[in-house]
Amino acid sequence: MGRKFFVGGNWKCNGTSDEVKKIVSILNEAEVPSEDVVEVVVSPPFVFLAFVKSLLRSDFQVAAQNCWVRKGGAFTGEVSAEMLVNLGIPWVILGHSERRLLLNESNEFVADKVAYALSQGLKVIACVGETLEQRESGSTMTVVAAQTKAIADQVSNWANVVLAYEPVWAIGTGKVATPAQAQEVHFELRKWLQENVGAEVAATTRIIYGGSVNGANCKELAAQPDVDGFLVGGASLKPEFVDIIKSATVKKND
Ligand SMILES: O=C[C@H](O)COP(=O)(O)O
Repeated sequence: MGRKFFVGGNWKCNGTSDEVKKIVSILNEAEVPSEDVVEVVVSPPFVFLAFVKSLLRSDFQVAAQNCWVRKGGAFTGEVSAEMLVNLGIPWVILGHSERRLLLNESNEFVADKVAYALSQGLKVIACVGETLEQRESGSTMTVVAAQTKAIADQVSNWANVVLAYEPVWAIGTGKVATPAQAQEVHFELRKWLQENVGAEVAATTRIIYGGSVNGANCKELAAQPDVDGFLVGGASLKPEFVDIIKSATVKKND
């Protein structure tokens, strides 16, 4: 079974309502491959989620950038999975390295969130990735395998999970992983899934790449056999996001 190309736009903590309207109108007017070829999901900050959902073309979806680890209640500042479901938000990004590193989210905490969000019916973009120090010490696979294992320990149904490999050293730095570096980790991650979760999950789970993806480097990355799409930060706020969506056609003849 083919893995449909997936392009996520993580807007992070950016945007005013005017800027958000502008990005959405660029997306709404863009001519891009059909839904059969590419799944497009944009992730605005919480405050703009409902607004973006109401304006966005119907073949694109929205994602939250985080959600609370369990049922809502007395957790000031948090947003629960149930609330997202109630608003009709289908996706959530969990385990982004900015949250792992700046907010000390551990592998287990991220995995708890993934399991809870899935149990409530959300689809999850689960992020993994190593720091520069970890890469340079040769522990890239140990790190991403541990992050993935924490999730696999709690999740048996991977149908609603997209795994995002985002090397921390490539995020927002302009220092993109080479296509060979991305392919190597994606291949190893798929192998890890095959050996530890199962052949079916390994064959069908989309593993997308994130880290300084832009309109110029996306095609070569998309051409890698184990790269099933992208999670885009900075460039998702610019018109070149449309070119990144179009890179899905590289896979068309798979
Ligand atoms: O979630 C997206 C990643 O953090 C990539 O961000 P970036 O494209 O700005 O490097």
